[in-house]
Amino acid sequence: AEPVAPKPLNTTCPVSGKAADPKITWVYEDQTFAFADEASRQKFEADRAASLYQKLGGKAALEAAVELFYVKVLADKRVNHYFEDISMIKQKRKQKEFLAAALGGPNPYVGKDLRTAHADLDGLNDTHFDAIAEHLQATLQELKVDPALIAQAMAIVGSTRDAVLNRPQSAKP
Ligand code: HEM
Repeated sequence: AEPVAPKPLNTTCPVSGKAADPKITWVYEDQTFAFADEASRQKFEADRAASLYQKLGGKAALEAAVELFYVKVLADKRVNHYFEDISMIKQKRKQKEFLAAALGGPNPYVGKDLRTAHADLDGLNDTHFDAIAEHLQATLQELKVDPALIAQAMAIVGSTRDAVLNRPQSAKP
């Protein structure tokens, strides 16, 4: 097989924001991360271990979940018309990136903010949001994810409602 060129290392430490030292590294999910100092490296490692993302099974588990999730979404007449002209290859990639970051994955989300992304979807309301959330929950249940972890994931997804529906951020108790 052809040798694969290694990805260039990140030059900014993901923990401290300072310049990363290419000799202080840690590998997570086949990706090498560089840090400014040893304390940052350890913080990053501890954050990964504590993350809901890792508890759910990391990249492979999340990717499988998003694939199954969109099978359900595209079969649902309440919401599938919104995806008629959308490239589902790209949409799945973006949703994987967003959810990974939201659940504590190693890479920051660099896509559009959710308010902008959904601003042009005509008539989008709570019934659509509830349908999408329902499919995500059913997906995680089908994949036999621990109910306590599902509850945590759904709380994070629920916190995006006002942005997705383009409403002012409501005060939450
Ligand atoms: C449950 C919360 C939701 C999350 C976390 C979410 C997440 C996302 C993300 C990350 C993108 C890509 C943004 C980008 O282009 O960079 C996106 C786009 C999109 N979302 Fe959602 N979404 C949610 C709810 C919904 C709902 C309720 C609908 C409609 C039923 C919807 C329909 C769409 C469509 C059609 C796009 C593509 C827009 C375009 O490319 O022009 N989403 N969403």
